[in-house]
Amino acid sequence: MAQALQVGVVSLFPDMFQAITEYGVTRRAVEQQLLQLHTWNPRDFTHDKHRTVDDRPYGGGPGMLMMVEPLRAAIAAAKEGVGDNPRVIYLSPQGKKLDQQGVQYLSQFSSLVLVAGRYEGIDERVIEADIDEEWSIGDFVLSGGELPAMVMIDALARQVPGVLGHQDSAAEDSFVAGLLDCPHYTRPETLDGKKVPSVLLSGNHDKIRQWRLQQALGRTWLRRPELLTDLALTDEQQRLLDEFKANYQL
Ligand SMILES: NC(=O)c1ccc(NCc2ccccc2)nc1
Repeated sequence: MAQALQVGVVSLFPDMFQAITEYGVTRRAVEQQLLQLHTWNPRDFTHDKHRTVDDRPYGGGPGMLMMVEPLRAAIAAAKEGVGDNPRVIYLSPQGKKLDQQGVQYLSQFSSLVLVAGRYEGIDERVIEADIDEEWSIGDFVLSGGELPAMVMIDALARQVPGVLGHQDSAAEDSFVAGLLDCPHYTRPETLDGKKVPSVLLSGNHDKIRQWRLQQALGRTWLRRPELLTDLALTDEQQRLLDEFKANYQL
């Protein structure tokens, strides 16, 4: 049986996660039990009449923080529920920037607890005591950690063997790690007077492979040259890139 990914999420808005459990590849992963997702809502761990989940910041200032007691109780319940000593991750703009390498690193954990903050975040002492790793999906502030958590879950689910059927996994394989993707084309053969590149109609699979690789290399050079500095290109890749550069009219 393939190693399933067990995820516990701590969130005030658990229904948001239907965005991944009810649609597409991640829905199928849940149905196949390759991805198991359970939510824990701090509001269910309150004891006051108003079920308070936010609290005022010491030192004053605008905004609120997540109230400590219900949050910690929910984190503890999630850790116990997911079992197998899960890695506890907090999504915040202060975290390590997530990229595909970070996704690969996080794929080593078969069980995770993701803490989705709301308001201005959580008490620093909770981060120190209960959180193993802090991650960010990018340099921007959102209304909560739920969307970042779903982004991370989606990316991690795709790393679980069996989640990507042959169709999709072929797509992943064609994608050379660390490069941008090549252009894609489908019917009609001519669109607004623009024809599909003839090599793609040639049926010559090695020419097509080379064209796609060259396009990926060229695009990466043009749009994200800094990605190339981390890559050790093969002789073929270097040759294709050099040819692309030579043909490129700046
Ligand atoms: N860039 C991200 O990954 C991200 C994560 C969470 C978030 N908002 C919730 C929050 C706000 C402030 C402090 C901690 C959490 N916005 C963006």
